[in-house]
Amino acid sequence: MVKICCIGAGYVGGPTMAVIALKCPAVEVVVVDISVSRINAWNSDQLPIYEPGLDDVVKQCRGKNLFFSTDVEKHVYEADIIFVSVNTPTKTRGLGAGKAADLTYWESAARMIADVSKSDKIVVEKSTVPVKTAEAIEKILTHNSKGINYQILSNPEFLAEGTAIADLFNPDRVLIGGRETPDGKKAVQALKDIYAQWVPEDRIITTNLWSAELSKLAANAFLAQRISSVNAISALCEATGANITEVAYSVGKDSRIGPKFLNASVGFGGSCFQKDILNLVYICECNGLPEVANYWKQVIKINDYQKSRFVNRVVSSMFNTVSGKKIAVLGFAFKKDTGDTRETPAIDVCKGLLGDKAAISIYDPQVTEDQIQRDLSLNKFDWDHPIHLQPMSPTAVKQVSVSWDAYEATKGAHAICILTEWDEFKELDYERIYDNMQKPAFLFDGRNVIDLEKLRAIGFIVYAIGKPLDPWLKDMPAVA
Ligand SMILES: NC(=O)C1=CN([C@@H]2O[C@H](COP(=O)(O)OP(=O)(O)OC[C@H]3O[C@@H](n4cnc5c(N)ncnc54)[C@H](O)[C@@H]3O)[C@@H](O)[C@H]2O)C=CC1
Ligand SMILES: O=C(O)[C@H]1O[C@H](OP(=O)(O)OP(=O)(O)OC[C@H]2O[C@@H](n3ccc(=O)[nH]c3=O)[C@H](O)[C@@H]2O)[C@H](O)[C@@H](O)[C@@H]1O
Repeated sequence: MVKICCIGAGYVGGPTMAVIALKCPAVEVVVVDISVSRINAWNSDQLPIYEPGLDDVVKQCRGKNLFFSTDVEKHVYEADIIFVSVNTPTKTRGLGAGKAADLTYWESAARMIADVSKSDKIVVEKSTVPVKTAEAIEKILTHNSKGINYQILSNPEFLAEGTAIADLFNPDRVLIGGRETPDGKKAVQALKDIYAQWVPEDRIITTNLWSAELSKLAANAFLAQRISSVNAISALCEATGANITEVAYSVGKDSRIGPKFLNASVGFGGSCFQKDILNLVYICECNGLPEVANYWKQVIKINDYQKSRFVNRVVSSMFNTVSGKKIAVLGFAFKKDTGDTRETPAIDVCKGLLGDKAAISIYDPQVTEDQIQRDLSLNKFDWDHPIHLQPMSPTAVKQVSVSWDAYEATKGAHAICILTEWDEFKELDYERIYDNMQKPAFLFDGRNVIDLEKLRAIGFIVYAIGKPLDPWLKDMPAVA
């Protein structure tokens, strides 16, 4: 029986291994982590991450051929194939701070593999890593290999949160990079055999190691670039009276451009887009390509601009001050159908409003008060470290309260900001909400989920990203 061990039981390690276990009943899969609380949660009825369909998959295989354990060394020792899916955060200190990937966790995993292994291993990079990481890992593993043959593969993950299970069941492609030696090719084939249990052969792409590593960074950069492109145009729409939904639809109808990923928003969030682009920028700089670095840096700059533009729009519309005013924030997760708040644009928007002394009342169907308070008090990039290494109990931000109901959150508010596109926000009783708010009642839709005309008819002053401006806002100072 082939034995797989995955180091890192997070958003990637957990779902990917659960699906491998489900699709390959003849393979034993053990997911290990240094975080005891995470492993306990994987072994309980309350999984550590919210992902539609995940519960079902885990229930079908857990205890049969899928196991979660903190005994990292034992399972690494026993495995034939080791996936490494640990955090690769942005460095916060030293060389490359604010850009380069911090490979501390990856390196410690590699050293541990080298220490405990007694048989040949295929080591698979599942984490997103800088190009040429495999070379460094290879050096660590083979430096004192005691005759063990290590093959390093790059097998980046392309799942998106909220649709992880569907993405894993039916991926656009699976990418495997490996050495072009006979042993390298054998290792690529071994991993291909796993995926071929459910992924059609023509969707399994094999490349050299560096192409696979770079393709992951490039794919995320291209995706984020589309959002920054449509968001940049949304600012121009507001200035000219064009409508971003109409523009994006017309642009996306061109089959060379395509309709997906053209939704204007308050900005993209999530654990990877910013981190991976910063990483790409750093690699370009290190390779003497400042023009290429600056090109990609602009994707992040437009994203930051979009978030601060939104905050400025809120403040300037409300007579240039939100001091002491109650602002209801609907949605805190970085996108719908996930409880994940990593790099969510809601953090920057809330911080911006708090900077103007607003009193914020937040409702999100999947995010806890504790998480929100942590997010608003953690330093930039600190969230991307194993939980037990993060500050324990950050001081609560007093001007922030959290409700478990949208009606409660909006009661007595001067304004509403919609920051996540949860479906339920489309169905709210906005007449009831309007009646219970201060007047004039403002609504700032950062996700284009509400029916603009209907809400204006109720009496709201509405701002929606990239939509023709409410007459009220037209007379307000222009925002940057
Ligand atoms: N979240 C996502 O949707 C995607 C993430 N990725 C990449 O996958 C990697 C992991 O991301 P996530 O799963 O989101 O992170 P995560 O933070 O949810 O999970 C990482 C896990 O690794 C564990 N860990 C760290 N060092 C360890 C060690 N030495 N031994 C054992 N366990 C260790 C941590 O305790 C944590 O539970 C990152 O490189 C990320 O860029 C790639 C595609 C999608
Ligand atoms: O490497 C990763 O971590 C993953 O990053 C993204 O997945 P994810 O961040 O989970 O979610 P997305 O659906 O890509 O959304 C990212 C952000 O962009 C925003 N977005 C997305 C699409 C759009 O049209 N407009 C827009 O503002 C979302 O609201 C969200 O804040 C990629 O889509 C995955 O392919 C990749 O594997």
